[in-house]
Amino acid sequence: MSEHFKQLAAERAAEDVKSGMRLGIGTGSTAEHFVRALAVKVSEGLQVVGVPTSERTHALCVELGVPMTTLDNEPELDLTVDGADELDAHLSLIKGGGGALLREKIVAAASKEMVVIADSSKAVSRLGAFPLPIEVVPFGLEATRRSVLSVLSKLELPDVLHLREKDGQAFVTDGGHVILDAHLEDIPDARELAMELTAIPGVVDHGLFIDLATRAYVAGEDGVAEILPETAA
Ligand SMILES: O=C[C@H](O)[C@H](O)[C@H](O)COP(=O)(O)O
Repeated sequence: MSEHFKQLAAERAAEDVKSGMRLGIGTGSTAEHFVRALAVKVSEGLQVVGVPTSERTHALCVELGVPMTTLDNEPELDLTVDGADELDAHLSLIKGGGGALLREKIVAAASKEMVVIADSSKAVSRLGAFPLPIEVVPFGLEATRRSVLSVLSKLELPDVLHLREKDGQAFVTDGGHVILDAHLEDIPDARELAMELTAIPGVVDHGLFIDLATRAYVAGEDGVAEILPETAA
């Protein structure tokens, strides 16, 4: 059923796309529904260009005939549409479950608006149940891993950190990096954690997206809800 809800959220976001827009196009199963909905509109005459956030999305856009460009050609985008692994009431996100966080964050940061699309299972009161992806340079991995553990300890967070694997090997991102997944269970202060992780040499980026999403479409049994960020308490 969640696939149906993902599709509903994605199709709602596709209604916001107008001819002439320069888009950021997300990655993952929900974003795939958006690409498919967008491709239908393109076939009906919608004039857009999009920057894909992964090789996987690039291949899908080629397959479906969605016109693409690059951030070098279009460094200012109008709208990014992307999924999330978790989203809270402030529209802070955990992303990167599919390994695309770095390009996704760069593209989202280049966009005037970021619309998150998700099924209702992604909406949480507090981030952290989903393991936080931390993208790391392979060089000096063990030293960087220790630095991350030191930060987790300083912030009194669980020190459960796993190198993401695929087919028995370290998973490698489109950018040639590896991912440490931090099983934190609950993140009391996402902003503080984001700042601390970003400062660690060897950490390229992480899956905390803060102050980037401008609205969300979350679909569930009651239909599609439009969510705007709650002003911070
Ligand atoms: O790295 C992958 C992206 O951050 C995805 O947007 C995120 O993992 C959500 O994916 P899905 O829509 O498949 O749940």
